[in-house]
Amino acid sequence: MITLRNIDKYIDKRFQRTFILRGIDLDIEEGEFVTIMGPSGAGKSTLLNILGFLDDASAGEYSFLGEPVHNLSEKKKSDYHKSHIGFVFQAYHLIDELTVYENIEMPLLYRKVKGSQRKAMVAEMLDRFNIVAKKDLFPNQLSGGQQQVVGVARAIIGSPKLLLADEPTGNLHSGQSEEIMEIFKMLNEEGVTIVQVTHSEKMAGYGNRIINMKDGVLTEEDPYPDKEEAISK
Ligand SMILES: Nc1ncnc2c1ncn2[C@@H]1O[C@H](COP(=O)(O)OP(=O)(O)OP(=O)(O)O)[C@@H](O)[C@H]1O
Repeated sequence: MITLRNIDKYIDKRFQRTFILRGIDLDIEEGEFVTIMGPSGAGKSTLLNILGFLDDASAGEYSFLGEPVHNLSEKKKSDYHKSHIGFVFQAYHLIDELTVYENIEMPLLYRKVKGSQRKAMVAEMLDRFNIVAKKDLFPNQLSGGQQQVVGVARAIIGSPKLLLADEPTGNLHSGQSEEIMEIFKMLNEEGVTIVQVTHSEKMAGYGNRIINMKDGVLTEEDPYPDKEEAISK
C-alpha cells in the first residue's frame, strides 16, 4: 500500500540545512496495524503527515496504492487525502461551533455526498459508536474520550483505506485510551490499514508491528514480542 524510498525532509535556512527525516525506507502492506515510536522530536509526526499528504517530503519517492505520489499535483494530493485517508489528532481538532452530528458530517460535505445519504451515514456512525444521545451536543460538552470517539467517527465516515493517528490517546486516561484502541482494533479487523504514533507500549501492543525512530531515521523494527502480554500490562 505504501512504499517510501530514501525520503528526506529538511528545512533550509540561510546557509544551513536541518534534517527532520533522513533516508527513510518503509513498506506498509494493506491490512497492517503499525505503530511508530520514538523520543520527542524524532520526526514521527512529520513522517505521519507525509504519509497522509498533509506535508511533502523534500526528497525521495513515495508510492501510495501503486501511484507515485511525489509526482502528483497539489489538487490530486488533496483529492487522495480526502478519498483514502482518515486522520485522528491528539487534540481531537473538532470544530467547537459545530455539534457532534455536524462534526462527523463534515468530511461528507467536502466530498459532496447527497443530503439523504449523509444523514444515513452519520446515523450509522452515531449508532456504531454509541453516541446517538450526544449528537446535538458541542465538543466542549463532552469528555476527552467522547471527543476522541467523535474524532475517530469523523475520520472513518468516508471509509478510508488508511487511518493515521498521531498520539490519539495522548490526552486520555487509561479507560478512554483502551476504548479508542479497541475501536482501532475492530477497524483493523475490518481491513482498515492503521498507522499510529504513540509513546505508550501498551497502546503499541494493539498493533502488529512497531517501527522505532530517532533523530529522523528509522532505527529498528520489532515485531512486538508478545502482543497479549503488552495489552495486559
Ligand atoms: N516547520 C518546521 N521548521 C523547523 N523545524 C521543524 C518543523 N517541523 C518540525 N520541525 C522539527 O523537526 C523535529 C521533528 O518534529 P516532529 O514533530 O515530527 O517530532 P515528533 O517525533 O512527532 O515529536 P513529539 O513526540 O514531541 O510529537 C523537531 O525537532 C521539530 O522541532
